[in-house]
Amino acid sequence: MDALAASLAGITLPPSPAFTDDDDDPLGRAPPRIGFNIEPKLCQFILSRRNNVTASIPLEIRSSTIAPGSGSGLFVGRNPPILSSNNKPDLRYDGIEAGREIYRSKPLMLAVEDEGICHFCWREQKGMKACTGCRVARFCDKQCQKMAWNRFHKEECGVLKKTPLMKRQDLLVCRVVWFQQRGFITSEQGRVVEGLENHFDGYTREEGGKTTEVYDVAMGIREVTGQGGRKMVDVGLIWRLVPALRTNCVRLRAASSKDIVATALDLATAMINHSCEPNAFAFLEKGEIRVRSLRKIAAGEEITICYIDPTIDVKSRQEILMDEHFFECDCTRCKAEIKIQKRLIAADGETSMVTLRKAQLAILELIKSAVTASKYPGVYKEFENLSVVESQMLTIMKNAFPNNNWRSDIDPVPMARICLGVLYLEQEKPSQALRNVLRGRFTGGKRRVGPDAVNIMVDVVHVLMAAGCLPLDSPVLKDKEFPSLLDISNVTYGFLHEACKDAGEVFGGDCGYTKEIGDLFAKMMGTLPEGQHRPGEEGFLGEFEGSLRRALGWAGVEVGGLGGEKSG
Ligand SMILES: C[S@@+](CC[C@H](N)C(=O)[O-])C[C@H]1O[C@@H](n2cnc3c(N)ncnc32)[C@H](O)[C@@H]1O
Repeated sequence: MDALAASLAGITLPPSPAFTDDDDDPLGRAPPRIGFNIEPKLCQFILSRRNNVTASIPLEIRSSTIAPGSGSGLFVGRNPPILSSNNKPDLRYDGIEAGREIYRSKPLMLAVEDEGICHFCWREQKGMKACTGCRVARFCDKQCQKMAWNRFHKEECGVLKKTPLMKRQDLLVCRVVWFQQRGFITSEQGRVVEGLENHFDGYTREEGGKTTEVYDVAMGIREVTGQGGRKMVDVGLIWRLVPALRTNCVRLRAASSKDIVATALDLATAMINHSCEPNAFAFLEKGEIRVRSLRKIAAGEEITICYIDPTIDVKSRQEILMDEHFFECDCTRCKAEIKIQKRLIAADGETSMVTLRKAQLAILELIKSAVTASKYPGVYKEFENLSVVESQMLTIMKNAFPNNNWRSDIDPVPMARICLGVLYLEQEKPSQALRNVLRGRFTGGKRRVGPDAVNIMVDVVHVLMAAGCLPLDSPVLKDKEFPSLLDISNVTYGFLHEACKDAGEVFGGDCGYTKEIGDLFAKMMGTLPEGQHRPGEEGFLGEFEGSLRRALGWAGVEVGGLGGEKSG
């Protein structure tokens, strides 16, 4: 009987991470994690087709190189793949280039968090109706609904009805129990789940009240999974599963969305360690997790993804990683960003790290309020006037740096500007929208990469398209400083072309979002006026650069320098 099944049968296992000998530590702490790498057969299973993983290159689970005590990690394989043409090793193999699929995987289980995704097949679908019981789950059709009912929704429906906002990682703990009770989890899958890093010590620390929270959640799950005549599950097991799934479930976005659309327990992706400057990323596409390279990853190099929103500031990232993953991030990006902030503060002479941090949090809060206000018109009126919000942001920056030294590439200002731009567009104010997205995208001169770069570029394109459609008698166009319609058009075509190329590289040509951007580009090309150069044509680049320089000058972005916004 495997470990998971054993504990489900009522045997309480010690609350320590798997694959370690529970030494007698005088303070009762768990020994440092070793990880899955000492179980080669289990590692083979995790990366195999039997676990629904299709990899494009050899992969290995080895001892992580990220930090002491970080357990195991996922690596690009050292040995070349065997060529199917001649059954010999591919001697040109050197790892994986940027913009390639590393693997795709059908997760063991997934909880949907977006109304446009089917709760059974996990595909995007338009016009789905909510389940009349819980009013949360949506299904493509009767067949998906029936299959989900038989597999897990019969029980889950009641849980979602009572607690629709339950943490999705905790909901998946219930599913692990139901799946196990019905024999849907194989012994190999059970062993992997049982061996996942669970930070049990961290979660059950006396201070901070986490003991109560995780224990209470575990007791609640025990209660709901034990209903309907089923045997009560050992609370020790659930008490470990709750932190294990909180630590290992991957929060997924779809290619086109900035919001989380699902939380998945995927055994292969759970092996990947974190970096704030990752070499790979994961997203949900057509019911599967796709993991793609963001840059070249050499043979033998560890694969990393960013566990959290990579666009947030360094201090916020470190706080979340410590609170939710119990490690201090020491990646090159964190080090570099902290150094810049310290230098800035030292140069100012008046501002401290504490003041800067307070200001950063205040800006984040302000923008969050403006986004919420846009979703509930009339409810948070004080945040609906975006010019007031914008000037409040400038006041916060000025108060933190009375000498006007806040460099506008310091987080979270660039993202705040993009958000403001999108909100201005919703309020049909294209001029303000354009100024903000250009400032957000171009201050600081940092070249963003990955899904966020594509999403931001698509936001900028939408704002430009709206500005390009302004009626000729619009007061905005009477402003002599406002970019000409030809400049707006050149910049729109140039950026859309860039977004098309980047989407293909970042998400892959077979991703629905890449196709959508490509279709928009093709449609726009059809409307290009006679005589205007097309992206890729000789002459276009010069015109595009001139137009962009003028547009950025109007938006107040210092062109060519690192300085950022010219004023306020
Ligand atoms: C999803 S698991 C990754 C696999 C894990 N290393 C293992 O051995 O099973 C996440 C956990 O790995 C560790 N980890 C991930 N990235 C790390 C990093 N950059 N530095 C230190 N520990 C890290 C943390 O313990 C984190 O909670």
